[in-house]
Amino acid sequence: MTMLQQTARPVPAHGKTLVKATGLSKRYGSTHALSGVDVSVAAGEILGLVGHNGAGKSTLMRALAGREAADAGQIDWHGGGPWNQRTAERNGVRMVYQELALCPDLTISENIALSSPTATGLRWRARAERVLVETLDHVFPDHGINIMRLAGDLPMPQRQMVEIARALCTPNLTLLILDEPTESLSLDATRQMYRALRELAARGVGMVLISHRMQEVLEHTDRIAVMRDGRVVEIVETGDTSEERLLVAMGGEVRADTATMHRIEDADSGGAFTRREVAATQAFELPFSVASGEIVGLAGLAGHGQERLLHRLWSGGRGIAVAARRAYVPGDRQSSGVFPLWSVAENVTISATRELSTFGVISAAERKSVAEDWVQRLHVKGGSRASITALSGGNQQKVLVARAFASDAPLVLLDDPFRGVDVKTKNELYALMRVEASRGRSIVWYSTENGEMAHCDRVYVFRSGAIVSEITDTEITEERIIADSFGADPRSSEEQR
Ligand SMILES: Nc1ncnc2c1ncn2[C@@H]1O[C@H](COP(=O)(O)OP(=O)(O)OP(=O)(O)O)[C@@H](O)[C@H]1O
Repeated sequence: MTMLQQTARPVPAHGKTLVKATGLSKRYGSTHALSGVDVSVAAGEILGLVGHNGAGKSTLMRALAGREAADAGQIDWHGGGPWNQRTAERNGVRMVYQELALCPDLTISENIALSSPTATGLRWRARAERVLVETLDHVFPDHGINIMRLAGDLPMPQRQMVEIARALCTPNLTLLILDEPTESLSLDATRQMYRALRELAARGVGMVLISHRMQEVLEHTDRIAVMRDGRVVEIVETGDTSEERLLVAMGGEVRADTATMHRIEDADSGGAFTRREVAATQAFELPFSVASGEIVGLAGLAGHGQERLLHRLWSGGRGIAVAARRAYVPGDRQSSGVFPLWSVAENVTISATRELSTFGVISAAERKSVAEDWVQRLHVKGGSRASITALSGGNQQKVLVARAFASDAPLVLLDDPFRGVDVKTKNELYALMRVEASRGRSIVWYSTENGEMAHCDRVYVFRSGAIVSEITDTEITEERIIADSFGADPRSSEEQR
């Protein structure tokens, strides 16, 4: 019996309120992260929590998990008593973080030992490892994870699976809070995770699912709470709502169906540019290249060589011809990307130094004006003077995107860059990329969301470290990408390994 099967104890009875927040308010300086929030979660229910970047979702979850004290309001647990991190943990409340919380310099096994303080001694540690592996096998049967590997060496989807399995191992799990858990998971792993959540719900565990993926929220939750500017503006039964209705409640006019959104034709394009090859390599059986003005996608199952190609394009070297200047947006902003001690403005303009500097001196006014412009264009909530770490996760990611496009690099490399970015901003970013390409910029874009590839001019599909197909224009569909991703095993070459 895996830990997942033993954990869930129906306390209290299915459908009875597990936790209830009333009038929660929280301010950070002048930002009202939460304003009078009322919300509850019942045993055995999955509550969806949606809202644009900076709406207050993570703050609310941290309060529910006892990790953040609210300035006003209260949290009532069904068993009563004070509410803080210690009592929350003792009552089986557990969070799966949006930012992968594993220590990259330790093995998975060591991470597990660290997060199971009771697993002291070799026997207990071995038991904790066994339970984790059993849970991984149960939830993600084809996970392929070796727990003796360094966490930092695992691809993002595998790290996310470990993070989910680790939470599911919590012995007395009663409330599970998941902050965008599927952003880097494959379709299969996503389905497997939801199957496991349903098993937990059937055993009485209450869950809160934060996600920007409206279809998933509509498919897998029982009720949905919509947040906007620190308030819960609507709580509905999932069966009584729709994607359009949710997006309207979240605020702003948003296209409901991003997957089928066609490429945006840029009416006021930047004009003529000389078309030339910006990067190319013959390292694959099918040659790879990108020209000025092109958006080229890298698709296929995660971990099949797309990120390796991006890194090679970024670092240059043997076998790669690439433009001298390039900008890079990492998907893993925690370990590479954000300069945590710097402001938003400094983080945006660091790569724009070349354009902003006169004889090596950067004008503060110019820096501010460039940063302000990007903060407005991408709706970075928090402003340009804020410390970047004071921003919500999605807003930090927008800053990294802004940094790349604020530079004058002719080649922009995007490594699954829109993880955690809300639907509204994503649509604006697709348009921004099209405008940038129309001005001659080249973009190489790896995305784990196949639907996003419809915004590319050409797409290379990867499998087992090789490029197995190149598709263009109307051929770029999710069905075609999936078919090519699962096609016959390509011949491998030493170069690609
Ligand atoms: N530690 C902090 N210091 C200052 N401001 C903060 C801090 N944490 C959050 N905020 C601010 O509170 C607001 C709500 O942030 P929160 O992280 O809860 O949003 P979110 O809805 O989870 O966003 P996302 O979808 O991007 O994760 C944001 O404006 C954010 O900048």
